[in-house]
Amino acid sequence: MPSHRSTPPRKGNPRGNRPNSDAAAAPRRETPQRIPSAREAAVRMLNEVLGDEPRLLSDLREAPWLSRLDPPERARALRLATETLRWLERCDRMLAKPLQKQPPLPVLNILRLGTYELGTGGAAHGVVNDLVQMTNNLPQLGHLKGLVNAVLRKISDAGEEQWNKLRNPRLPDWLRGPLVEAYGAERLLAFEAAHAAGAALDLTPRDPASAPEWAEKLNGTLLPTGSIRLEAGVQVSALPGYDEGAWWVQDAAAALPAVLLNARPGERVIDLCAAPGGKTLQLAATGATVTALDISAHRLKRLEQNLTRTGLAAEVLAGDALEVEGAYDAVLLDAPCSATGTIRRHPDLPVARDGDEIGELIGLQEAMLEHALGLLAPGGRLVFCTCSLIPDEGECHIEEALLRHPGLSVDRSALDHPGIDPAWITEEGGLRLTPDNWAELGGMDGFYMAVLRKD
Ligand SMILES: C[S@@+](CC[C@H](N)C(=O)[O-])C[C@H]1O[C@@H](n2cnc3c(N)ncnc32)[C@H](O)[C@@H]1O
Repeated sequence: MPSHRSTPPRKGNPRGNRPNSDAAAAPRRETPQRIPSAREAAVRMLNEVLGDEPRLLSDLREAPWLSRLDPPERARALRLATETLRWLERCDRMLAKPLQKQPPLPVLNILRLGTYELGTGGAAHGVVNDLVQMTNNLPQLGHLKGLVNAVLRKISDAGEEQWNKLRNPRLPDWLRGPLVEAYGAERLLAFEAAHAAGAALDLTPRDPASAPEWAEKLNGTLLPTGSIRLEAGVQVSALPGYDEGAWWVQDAAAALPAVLLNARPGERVIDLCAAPGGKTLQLAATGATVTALDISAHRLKRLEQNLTRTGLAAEVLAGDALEVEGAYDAVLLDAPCSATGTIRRHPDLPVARDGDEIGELIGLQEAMLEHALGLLAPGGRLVFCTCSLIPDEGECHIEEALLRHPGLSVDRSALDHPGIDPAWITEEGGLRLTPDNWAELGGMDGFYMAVLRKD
C-alpha cells in the first residue's frame, strides 16, 4: 500500500490570492444589521475557503452573517458557493483568457461565481448586473467594476458551449498523487467524474424492513443495500416522515458500517466517535443498549436533536475515545479522518485542505483502534471505518492491527449482505467503497470498513 506520509505538503493556498487576504476577510461595507444577498454570502464563503487561512464551508454554516439570511436564501448561497468550488478549475480555465492579470481575491471570486452561473445557464443580464454592483460596493476595490463587467460579458459570449467542452475538474496534487498510486490514473478519472456529478440525497429508514414502502411514499429509488435515494435539493424537513423520524439523511455508504456491526436487542454497544449521530441512530434502532460518545459537546447537541426527532434512545457521553473504559459486545469506531471520501458533497475540502493534517490523523486512528480493541468483551466484534479514500486511513490500519494482535481476525462473513458487491471486498477482508461505485445509480461516498473479531 502506498504511504501518504511521502506526499509533499502543499504550502499556502495556490487557489487563493495571498497579497489581498485582508480584503478577503472583509469583502464589502456592511453594517451589523445588513442582510447580504445570497450571491454576496456565496462570495464571502468563497473568500473564506480560498483565503490565507482556509476554512471549510461546514465551519461557516453558523457564521452570524450567514444566519441573517432567511433559510431559502441561505440554502441558495451555500449551493452557489458549493457549486463554484466544485467547478473551480473550469471557472479558472474560462477566466484565463479574458483576465490578463489576477485581480484581488474578492474580485476574482466574484468573477468565479459569475462564470459558474453563466457557464451553467444563468441569465446574463441579472448575473452580470448584480455582480458589477457587488464589486462597486467592495471597499477599495469598487474601481474594478468595469473589469468585472467586461470579463463577465466575454464569459457570457463564450457561454455554456465553451464551459461544456472543458474537462472535469481534477483533484489537487496533494491528493491526486496518493490516489493515483493507490487506484491508478484511470480509476481516478472516474472518481473525478463522480465528484463533478455531485451527490443525491440518501435516507436511512429507522426500520430497515420499511425501506420499500418509504421509497414509494417519497418517490425515491430503493438502493441495493436498503437506503432510499432522492434527488438532491429537496427540502428535507418538508418530506413525509421527517417529523416522526421515520428516516434520517445518511449517504448509502455511510449506512453500511452500522449494518455490518449487526447489533442485536439487549447487546451493549458503544459508538466511539458518534456525532452527529447517523450511525448511533441505526444502532439504537436495533434495540441494542447504545452508548454514544464524542469529544465534541457541540456536535453531540445535533446527535441529541436527532435522537429526540426519531424517538430513539442512547446514553450520550462527551469524552475522549482514548480514555473511555468498559466491556462491550460491539464497538463502532468511525474515526476522524481526511474525509476525502465525501468530496462529492464537500468540494471545498480539496481546496481548503492541503493534506498536512493526515499524518496526525493516521496516528490518532491507530491509537483509537488499539484502545477500542481493548473495550471488546470476549467474543465481541468491532467495526472500524473511515470516510477516506486514502489506504493509510483504512486498509493499512487493519493489516497492521492483524500483525500486532495474533488473536484478532477479520470477519469476512459479516460482509455477506444484500447489495454488497464482492468486487468491493479487499485483500485483508474489508470493504473499500469509492465514489464511482454504482455510477449508473449516482455513486456513493468513499468509505473503508472492516469487521474485526477478537478471540
Ligand atoms: C467521522 S465523524 C463521526 C460521524 C458519526 N459517526 C456519524 O455517523 O454521524 C468523527 C467524529 O470523531 C469525533 N472525535 C474526534 N476525536 C475524538 C476523540 N478523541 N474521542 C471521541 N471522539 C472524537 C469528532 O468530534 C467527530 O464527531
